[in-house]
Amino acid sequence: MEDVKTNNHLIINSGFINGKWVNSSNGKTFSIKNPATGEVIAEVPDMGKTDTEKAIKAAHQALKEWKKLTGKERCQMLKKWHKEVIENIDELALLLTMEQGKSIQESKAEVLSSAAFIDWFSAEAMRIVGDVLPESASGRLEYVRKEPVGVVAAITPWNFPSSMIARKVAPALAAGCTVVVKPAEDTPLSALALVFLAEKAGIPPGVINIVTASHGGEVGEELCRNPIVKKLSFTGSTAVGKLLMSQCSDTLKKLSLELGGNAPFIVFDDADIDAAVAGVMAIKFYNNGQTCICANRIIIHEKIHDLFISKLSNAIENMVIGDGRDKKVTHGPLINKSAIDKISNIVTEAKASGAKVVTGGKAAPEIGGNFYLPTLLTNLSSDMNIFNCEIFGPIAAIYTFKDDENAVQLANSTPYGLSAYLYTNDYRRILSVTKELEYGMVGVNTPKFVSETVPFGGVKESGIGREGSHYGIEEFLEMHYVCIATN
Ligand SMILES: NC(=O)C1=CN([C@@H]2O[C@H](COP(=O)(O)OP(=O)(O)OC[C@H]3O[C@@H](n4cnc5c(N)ncnc54)[C@H](OP(=O)(O)O)[C@@H]3O)[C@@H](O)[C@H]2O)C=CC1
Ligand SMILES: O=C(O)CCCC(=O)O
Repeated sequence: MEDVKTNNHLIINSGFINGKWVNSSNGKTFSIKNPATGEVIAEVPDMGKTDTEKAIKAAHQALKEWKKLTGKERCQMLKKWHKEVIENIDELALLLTMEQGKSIQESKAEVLSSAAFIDWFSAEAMRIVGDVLPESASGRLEYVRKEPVGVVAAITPWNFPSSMIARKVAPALAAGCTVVVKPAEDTPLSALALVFLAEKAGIPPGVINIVTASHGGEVGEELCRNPIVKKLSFTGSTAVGKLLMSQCSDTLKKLSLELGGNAPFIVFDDADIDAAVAGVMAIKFYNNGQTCICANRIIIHEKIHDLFISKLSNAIENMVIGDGRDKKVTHGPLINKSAIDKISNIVTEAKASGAKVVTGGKAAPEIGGNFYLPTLLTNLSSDMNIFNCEIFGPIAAIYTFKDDENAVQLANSTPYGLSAYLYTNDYRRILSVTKELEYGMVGVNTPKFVSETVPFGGVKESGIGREGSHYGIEEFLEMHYVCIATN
């Protein structure tokens, strides 16, 4: 294969607690495998409650000094971390592709996004401001100071193993908080590598800690129930998000939850069809469909359905599937065997309910055990199960609509509310439809809008809170009101 390096000095086989690279207290480990080949890349510690308690204690200890630094001092350390990430971009991207499977181009873009979040929040560290309030009675000085929440727990998923760490840890550190991270079982290596670079950049011991584990349950429960932890920032499935929220209720932690999505992608009959097809290709197959903002329901005006399908199926047939380390490959494997089983079941069930497979529709074991062909399904309707499930794989599911009201009604018929997309050249329609869509983020004539400057997050069962933008740091701050009698 072309362009493949196999050695990577950023592969780390330890957890990180209080500035030390450590094994689990029970001595157990688990294997991290390349989903494209099944090869074992590393063995990392399988940590549990005891290790999590140690990490929380270390973060608590480190909090005292970290929060005393000025915003400018924290900014300077984050800037050094950013520099380390940029200097190691090729190796970080390769590591990401090896543990997660995405194409090397997507991995590089993700690491750049991690760097951008660190850079953005380094500057936000210097802009934490409070307010002097109008006096509630004469002879008073009243103000609001913003203080760090305290020790933060971050539980992250496998689909963006690098940027998920940066978008949680960077704002937490900028705000003056310390962190315990629990990365996903399948992909802890990018997290460990980023923290290795943070340590190199001079972030003090205990400020960032990483607990690796083969199943989130035990570590997660300790993070949620331990009273020292004041905030949980979680990205993952809605089911696990709800469980964690209930586990956090005894200690009433502050919560940020980035959960599942069921994004509609609406194409009106006045849209530029080629642009809309390119949009579907970009956002449906982003990370091979394993992204919470992927177009999950592609809703096409009935007049343009046939033309749209013919263009989309041509585009899908040009995708190059394989080991993401090969530069020719556009899309890699799914994350693991259970993802293949889930996707296969969705397709089988949809076919049994009347769906038509235009292209794909099966696994590709000839490429590797975790590969599934990019698939286009038509003849779908809102009463089928596929309409309500977060597909999280390379299946483009097509529905049709008759008029604007019908499009909005279909789009909003879901408990989720993360991202939505619409393609139209009618500006009145843009204004009326975007107002009606019950979503935290809407892309109009563009499929890609996520960056460090954007308030990323959802409404309804897609979660609570926002990551990124100038709003993002507020999630890690508390308001402290002070009233001083001045006479
Ligand atoms: N919004 C998003 O970006 C994501 C959505 N999803 C959705 O969820 C589906 C399932 O994916 P999956 O990886 O299982 O997602 P999960 O929600 O199960 O996993 C996300 C994170 O939560 C941890 N976790 C899992 N169970 C618990 C628990 N009981 N207590 C504490 N932490 C826990 C996981 O750890 P561990 O890996 O160690 O179990 C991982 O770090 C996907 O098919 C997709 O629909 C998934 C990932 C991201
Ligand atoms: O939370 C996700 O699954 C989306 C992250 C998208 C991005 O960073 O581009």
